[in-house]
Amino acid sequence: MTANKRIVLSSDHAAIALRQTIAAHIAAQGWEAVDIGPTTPESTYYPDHGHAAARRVASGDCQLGIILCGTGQGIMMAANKVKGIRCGVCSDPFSARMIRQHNDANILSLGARVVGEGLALDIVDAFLSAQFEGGRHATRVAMIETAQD
Ligand SMILES: O=C(CO)[C@H](O)[C@H](O)COP(=O)(O)O
Repeated sequence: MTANKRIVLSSDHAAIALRQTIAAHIAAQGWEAVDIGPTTPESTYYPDHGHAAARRVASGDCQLGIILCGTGQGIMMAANKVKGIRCGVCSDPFSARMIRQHNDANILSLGARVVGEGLALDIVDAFLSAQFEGGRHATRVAMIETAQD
């Protein structure tokens, strides 16, 4: 069962409606959806929203995150600047499952101008229902965390 886990959601202006749809969808499944906005459609800055969501996960306040912008790419880049965050953009359920199983991703990024609502919800379900497999993958994930220039 998925209940009692807090999932932070954020987006820029390009993805407000889809973000709110996803928040309602996961809340109906028993997740605690922590939607940190924005709620108004003015043009805004995806780096700020990606960073804010990533901080919620990195601090332990939320266990996982779902972030969105037009493509999912810019907000993913911003989130991955926060230590301990592993965020990938997914446009298909297989990738969403694999970034949990193999990469121990803790944030999913979606492009609201890339995927439609039905596909986005399938991607979210795949991400949230998958578990990290550990084993050989744990070694590789640890290498991501300790990698230095
Ligand atoms: O996808 C994005 C970043 O990766 C943004 O949502 C996109 O760049 C916003 O564009 P605009 O200001 O034209 O709405």
